[in-house]
Amino acid sequence: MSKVLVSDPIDQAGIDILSQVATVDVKTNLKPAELIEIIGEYDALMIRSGTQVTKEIIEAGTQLKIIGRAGVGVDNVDVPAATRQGIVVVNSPEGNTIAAAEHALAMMLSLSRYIPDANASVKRNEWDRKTFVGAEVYKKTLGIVGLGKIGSHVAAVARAMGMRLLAFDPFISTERAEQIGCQLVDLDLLLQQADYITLHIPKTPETTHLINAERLAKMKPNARIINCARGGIIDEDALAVALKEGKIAGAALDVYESEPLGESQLRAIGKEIILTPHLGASTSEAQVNVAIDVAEQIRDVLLGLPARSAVNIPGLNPDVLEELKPYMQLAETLGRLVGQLAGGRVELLNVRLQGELATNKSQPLVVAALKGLLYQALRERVNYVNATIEAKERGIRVIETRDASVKDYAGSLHLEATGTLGTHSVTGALLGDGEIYLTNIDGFPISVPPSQYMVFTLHRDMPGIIGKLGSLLGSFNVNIASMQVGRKIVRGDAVMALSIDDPLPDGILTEIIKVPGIRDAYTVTL
Ligand SMILES: NC(=O)c1ccc[n+]([C@@H]2O[C@H](COP(=O)([O-])OP(=O)(O)OC[C@H]3O[C@@H](n4cnc5c(N)ncnc54)[C@H](O)[C@@H]3O)[C@@H](O)[C@H]2O)c1
Ligand SMILES: O=C(O)[C@H](O)COP(=O)(O)O
Repeated sequence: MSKVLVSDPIDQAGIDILSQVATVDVKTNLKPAELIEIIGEYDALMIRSGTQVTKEIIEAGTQLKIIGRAGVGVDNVDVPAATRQGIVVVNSPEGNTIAAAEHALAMMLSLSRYIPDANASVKRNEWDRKTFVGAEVYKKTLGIVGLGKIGSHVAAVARAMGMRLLAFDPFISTERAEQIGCQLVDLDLLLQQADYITLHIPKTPETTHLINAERLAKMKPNARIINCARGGIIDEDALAVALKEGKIAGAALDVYESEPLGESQLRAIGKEIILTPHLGASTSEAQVNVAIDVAEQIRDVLLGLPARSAVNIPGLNPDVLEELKPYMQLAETLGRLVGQLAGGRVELLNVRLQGELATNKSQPLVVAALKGLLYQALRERVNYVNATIEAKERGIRVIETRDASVKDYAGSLHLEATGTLGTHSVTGALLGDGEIYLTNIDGFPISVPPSQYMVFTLHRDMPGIIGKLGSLLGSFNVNIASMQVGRKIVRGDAVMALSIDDPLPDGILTEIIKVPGIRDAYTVTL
């Protein structure tokens, strides 16, 4: 049974899902050295933002197949190191969207009415109604930096509260912003006009210290800024100075340059600042959502299925995956088959999407085909994550082509591998019930489902050859489960595809090639 380590607090709903397929150990607050010591035993690691998954931890995780982040941000995972090692990294892109948006909105209202400090004063037995005179958000301008999932929900609620909305997001269209009720503007204009600014962008080299002293200076003196996105998007030192000098009216932070927040001058600022300990996703609803979302993906990957929100498998987004899922297995099977027929070192793989399949995204199918192709060399070490890198390093060039005019089957996939021993091609399709069929081998039409052990021959189509091959295999106690011949012309060249119950014993292939009329023979394991 697989083993999963859960190293941050995760909702029980996720643990229950993992327990269906694995032994689950929940060990939180591990020090890096402790994690390095035990990670080698585990097939999967499930985390939140608390665990720093460094290169050293990943390298020690020799059995790891997947790292699941029960949340959005994967900035605490060394994703390139995981990719290099063939480890899938998944997250839950939408499970905590509402929780994070509501936290930002709660911060905005709390800042406006000094709720945390007013609450604390009453609890100290005071009754101070003068200090906490606040401001309304109605008819004020909210500047949203990052109009993605969270920013859009913030916009919808803020609009309902009667706010005017400005947005800065260089990656979305004016039309999309208008649909959400926002006027798309540049960052300078947003900083100059907004009474409230809320950040909903990822932390990247471009967004680190995006809000620095210079930009804080552009804000209005009554402006308040909220960061529930990522620590370090605001320069904390510059923010402390701006608040102390009254350059801006307030700030609310849920995330910090370093977490947990250590020594910081921000703590010394009064009612103008609200600090929460990275609580954006901490609602029971969000925790159930992300735990289920990520646990299901870990379960699927441990069962050999692809994950729907892998961050390090390019092109494999959930919609594409849903549409192509049935074809992924086909691509992988064909990859395995053509790799074994080609033998030797493959230098070029042509992946052709045919018929209805031609209108689909090809990248996931290319990845699956490469995974199959490389299985011979790498066995379980190759997967959807590292197949492309491994192929590149082995000098395998990939060409993707499309031919919508091929109408033999609704959609079919054709792979042609050229290597040091020549060129071979295979085509396959899915029949009505979703079953995989091999429909062409080296240009010869056939119609056989792939089986685990198969033998293919290239021979002359002439009487007696099938009987001779059957007798030969029988004499070695090889049981034939099914057999089919594909030919283009009568008594010309033909291929034979045999499914056999067990692997072909050593040495028989050379005996098969000695049968008069048989020019070549291959045995494959699929
Ligand atoms: N505090 C929390 O607990 C918590 C919870 C969930 C998410 N988050 C964080 O919130 C942020 C937003 O999450 P999301 O789910 O909305 O992401 P998202 O990907 O849906 O949206 C991000 C948006 O930012 C925009 N963007 C990227 N770079 C930008 C730049 N340089 N300037 C302006 N816009 C830019 C993108 O175009 C996108 O529209 C992330 O950093 C995420 O990690 C925090
Ligand atoms: O990126 C996220 O999803 C949030 O920062 C939440 O982090 P958490 O799971 O540690 O609360």
